[in-house]
Amino acid sequence: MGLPHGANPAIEAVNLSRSYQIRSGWLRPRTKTIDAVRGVSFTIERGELFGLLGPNGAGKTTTIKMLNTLLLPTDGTARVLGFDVTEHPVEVRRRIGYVFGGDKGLYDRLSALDNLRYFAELYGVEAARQLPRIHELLELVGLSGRERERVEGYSRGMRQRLHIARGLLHEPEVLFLDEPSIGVDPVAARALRETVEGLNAQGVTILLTTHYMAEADELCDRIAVIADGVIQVIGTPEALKSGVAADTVVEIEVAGLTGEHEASLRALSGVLWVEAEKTEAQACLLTIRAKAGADIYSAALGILAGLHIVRVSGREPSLEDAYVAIVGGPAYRASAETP
Ligand SMILES: Nc1ncnc2c1ncn2[C@@H]1O[C@H](COP(=O)(O)OP(=O)(O)OP(=O)(O)O)[C@@H](O)[C@H]1O
Repeated sequence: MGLPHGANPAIEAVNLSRSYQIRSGWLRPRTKTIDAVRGVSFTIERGELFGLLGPNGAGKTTTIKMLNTLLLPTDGTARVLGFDVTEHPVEVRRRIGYVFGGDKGLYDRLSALDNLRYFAELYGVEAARQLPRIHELLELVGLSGRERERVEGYSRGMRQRLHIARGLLHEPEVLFLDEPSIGVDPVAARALRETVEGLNAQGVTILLTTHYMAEADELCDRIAVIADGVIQVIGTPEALKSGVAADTVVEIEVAGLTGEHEASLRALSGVLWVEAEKTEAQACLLTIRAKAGADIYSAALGILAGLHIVRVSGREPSLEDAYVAIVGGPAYRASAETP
């Protein structure tokens, strides 16, 4: 029957795959197959906060939608709390919550309270339990006192918190959070992270996708990095970072940088990665990651001679450095546990 037993992990994906057929052209229509997820396997233990990271189009949302029964896998299997997602989708849905970032999924013309009442009804929350549960959740996500306002007047951060409350109405054991902090300001994002941590501390298993590496580093027990539909590495944030721990990372704030300077820096011996991020009208922050032992400081400053250098500093390699190395190519020296 596929019923769960005690030692079951929260989520188990085995060789999970999903293809999409897309049609293009009008006069001579053609069908093309996109292999969005190609044989993904991982296990998430109960109570874990697990991150799924990857570039746009990597297959994160497709993976989540197979696990939460919104999409059928084209191959492989997945179990959530011991229930097979294809054979027992109703059992799975009853036990999971799904929260996604962005503007969809709430009724703008209704108040937060009415939104939650509506969804509580839809999710089959017992009538007597609805209002107490709604007030508990408003408290949890910090919206108490604002619940009678229409959602159309809510900020993005407030909407995201309301989304989380909605996803928790039926007390799910597993929560899928697909880019919950997208477009949210830093203060609201911090409040969201605290809510997520609080939920996890209460025992909710969480699968989180995010493009914010600092968020993943702070929150996740383990992380899987997916690219091109395939898991590249799975491990703790520390294990992922250990793959780049020996690298040298230099940050240079500089004014007047051109594409030619960047190209020359990239061509330097030992340089693995260069990124320039605008900080002010004229200035930008250059980040250069190089192999251990490469004398990057003097070589880089030689290339930038004549420009106004505001600041030069070194820093520890971060999860973002590890992520870029994993997604960017084979140079990553993974000491992390690979799938
Ligand atoms: N309904 C669909 N029809 C056709 N192709 C799709 C569909 N949904 C996703 N894809 C394709 O599948 C691949 C994986 O998409 P998916 O949305 O899972 O990626 P993602 O990692 O969640 O990306 P993002 O970070 O941009 O949200 C992409 O190439 C995408 O274009």
